[in-house]
Amino acid sequence: MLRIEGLSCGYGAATVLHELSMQVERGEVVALIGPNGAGKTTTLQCIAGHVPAKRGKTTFADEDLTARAPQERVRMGIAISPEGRKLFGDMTVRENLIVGGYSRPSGATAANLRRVLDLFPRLEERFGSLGRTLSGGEQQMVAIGRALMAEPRLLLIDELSLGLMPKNVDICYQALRKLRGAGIAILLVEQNLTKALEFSDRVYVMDTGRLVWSGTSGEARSRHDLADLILGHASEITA
Ligand SMILES: Nc1ncnc2c1ncn2[C@@H]1O[C@H](COP(=O)(O)OP(=O)(O)OP(=O)(O)O)[C@@H](O)[C@H]1O
Repeated sequence: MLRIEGLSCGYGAATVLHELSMQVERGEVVALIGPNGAGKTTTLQCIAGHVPAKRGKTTFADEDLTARAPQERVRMGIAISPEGRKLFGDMTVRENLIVGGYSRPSGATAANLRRVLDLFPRLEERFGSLGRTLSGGEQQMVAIGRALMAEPRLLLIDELSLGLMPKNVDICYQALRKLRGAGIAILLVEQNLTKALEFSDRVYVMDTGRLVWSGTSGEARSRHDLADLILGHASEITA
């Protein structure tokens, strides 16, 4: 569904991603892993259209994304839960969620809100609370929920579990399992290697802006040197 061929992009004159080629199929869960500064966030931001491509081609459902603005990509079915969650601190949970549905007809808002609250019942309890008063886990739930308000076919999630308590990590992964069950494709940037390999179908490993390894999650799990080589966390890989 998402096809990236020879993508190079960066900030100003600096090129950060070099000749990246990858794909995500319909309903597939793909993890993007690698050390700090590898270019994972830049990859997601480039797919979302927030960082312009310098070279290469990206298509989504056979449509060329190159000239598409971020809001057009949202309308086409690509939504992002960004690194740092980026909620509006002075807006309520309800308002933050509604912002995510701007690309949909207003008549769809109530049903989409209901779906998000069913997925994250905790947000119903915090519905009228301001973004800045939420815990990290609640913020992550809102960030994912806000992306879902756009009814995506591809969900980009940056650093799902960073800074979250284990219980909230589990809640978020349970929600993602349901989304996957509903046929939504997920491209996940995740520092927690064990979780990433457990949950995904396939894995891409990046380093210094290039893809250095790709394979199924099973293949990644059997590569006991992978984490050691790439991330320096070999103990986190499970057999
Ligand atoms: N806004 C920016 N302007 C200039 N350079 C940037 C910007 N954002 C990121 N970079 C640089 O691009 C490179 C890739 O950064 P990126 O955040 O994509 O990596 P990452 O793999 O997501 O790292 P992390 O795990 O630390 O978030 C780094 O060298 C970083 O310093």
